[in-house]
Amino acid sequence: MAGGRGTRGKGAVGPLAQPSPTAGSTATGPRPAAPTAPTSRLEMTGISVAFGGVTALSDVSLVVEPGQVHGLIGPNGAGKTTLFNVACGLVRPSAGEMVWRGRPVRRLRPHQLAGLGISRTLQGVGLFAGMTVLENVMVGAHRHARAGFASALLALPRSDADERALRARATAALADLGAERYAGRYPGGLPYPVQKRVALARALVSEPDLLLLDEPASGLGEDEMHELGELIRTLSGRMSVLLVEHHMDLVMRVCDRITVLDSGRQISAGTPAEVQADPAVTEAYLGDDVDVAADAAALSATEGGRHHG
Ligand SMILES: Nc1ncnc2c1ncn2[C@@H]1O[C@H](COP(=O)(O)OP(=O)(O)OP(=O)(O)O)[C@@H](O)[C@H]1O
Repeated sequence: MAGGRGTRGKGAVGPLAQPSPTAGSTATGPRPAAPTAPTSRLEMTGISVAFGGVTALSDVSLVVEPGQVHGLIGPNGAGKTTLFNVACGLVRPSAGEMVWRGRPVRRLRPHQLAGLGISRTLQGVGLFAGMTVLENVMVGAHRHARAGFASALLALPRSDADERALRARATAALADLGAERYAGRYPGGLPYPVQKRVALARALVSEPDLLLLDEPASGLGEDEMHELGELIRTLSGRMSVLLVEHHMDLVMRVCDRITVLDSGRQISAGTPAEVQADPAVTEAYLGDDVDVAADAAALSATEGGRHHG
């Protein structure tokens, strides 16, 4: 997945390019480059969500610190995706508040994310089947891109200059993820791990200040997962990352801090080492199904928390 990462010289335009005076501009207008903006903090406080009679989240709080990777873990049904969806504006909480870059965010809608400097990947890949890989990534660069094929088409640039600039940025984003050679292909015919890279390129091409990742490692092999971990560490410092993930070794390796949910409640929070040492966490996992019990075993077996390499 690393692809051409770190191999391009000065003037590179991809999301992993070194910060430069032009790094924050988009084909549709400049956005101030703020790779380590101190205000890129997401605060979620007292979040509660109920679906009919089911309480999915109850008074959950977490803070994604600027430039850090924050992991969100927990057994099946713990409420991870629900909290992630609150951060994306896909689910409206019944109580609680969110503050992004020091400002309260009320009634967040998914189409506002890009304008706020937030990108996400969802479970699965969600690529547009009728667009090429390159076009899919280009859509991600549009600050006002909406979810939906027609809206996505409308989001593509009108002028040739915009088109060229956007194409260059999208191509660079694909190159960063080692997926440049698939630019002209349609997503449907590509292996699932490649589709996931494309979805990630689409999220990164807008150079977000906050990246929301929902199970990015699902469907990946060991090598791909290792590369994903390295990529996430590379991204941190340039943006804040909220990571929902079942693969415990990946979470322990890449996260600065972790919040653990169980049955809609926060049961633990801290550094990977602190969370691993918390009996409440192991207990919660052992009460779950076989796969997650295996995660609990991995949790106990992983030593020393995060390894930077
Ligand atoms: N749209 C919905 N309608 C009704 N109940 C829901 C809905 N979405 C989630 N829930 C319920 O809310 C709870 C939390 O679900 P959520 O998907 O957030 O958990 P999770 O930690 O992401 O689980 P998993 O790891 O299995 O994906 C579960 O009891 C789930 O059944």
